Amino acid sequence: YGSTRPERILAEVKRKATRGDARSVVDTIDQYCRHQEWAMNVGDEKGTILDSIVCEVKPRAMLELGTYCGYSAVRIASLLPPNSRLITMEFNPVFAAIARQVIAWAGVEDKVVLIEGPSGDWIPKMKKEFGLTSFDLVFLDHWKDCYLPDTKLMEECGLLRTGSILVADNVICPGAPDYLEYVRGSPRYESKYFRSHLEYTRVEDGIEKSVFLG
Ligand SMILES: CCc1ncnc2c1ncn2[C@@H]1O[C@H](/C=C/CNC(=O)c2cc(-c3ccc(F)cc3)cc(O)c2O)[C@@H](O)[C@H]1O
Ligand SMILES: [Mg+2]
Repeated sequence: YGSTRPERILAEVKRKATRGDARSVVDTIDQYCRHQEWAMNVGDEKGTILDSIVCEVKPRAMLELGTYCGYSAVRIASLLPPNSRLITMEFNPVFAAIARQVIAWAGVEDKVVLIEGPSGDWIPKMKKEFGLTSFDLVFLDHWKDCYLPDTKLMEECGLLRTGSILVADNVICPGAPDYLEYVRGSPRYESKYFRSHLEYTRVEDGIEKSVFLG
């Protein structure tokens, strides 16, 4: 039976990355996806932009939508201050199982809570389930047509406070046009585009950082 791409990425991490070293897990995945087989991680170039925003915001409570193999969860968790949590949502059980192992190999499992299931089901339950008031930072990297509905749902569920920041991957490629139009057109957001490239390629892509103004 053939393995899946996420399984091959996990195997490479176990073969090449140093256990407990988040940086080596990130670098191993980047090397593999740049030189062996492409995968939809945020990648090294856009990852550096994400890192700078995480370091600037120093979120106590952070949400990621779309874990996939756990690459960005490891990247983010390795930068979180003590007593901070990344909650990451993944609805594909196969990807979730792989991501748990990648996160554990990197030694950041204490900072990451991986929730299995569709974001639309979980977002309304977050406050009660996790005793949360709001998220300081949200990274959107799941299906691109879910960015806008999930953003509206987070607003409605009171998960965003004045100053909460949304960071969206792939606003150019594959693109999230309805989301971009919303955050750029709404008086309730202050939006900024960080031009970059699609992971491991020279194709243009970018990250949109949007501050919720309440
Ligand atoms: C139901 C809501 C919901 N709830 C919970 N988990 C959810 C979910 N919806 C999706 N997931 C999981 O998130 C991940 C999907 C991510 C989707 N990402 C891209 O499609 C993408 C594509 C390219 C690209 C591909 C091909 C090209 F040619 C160019 C660019 C580049 C990128 O960086 C990309 O992020 C998977 O793990 C899903 O199981
Ligand atoms: Mg992406």
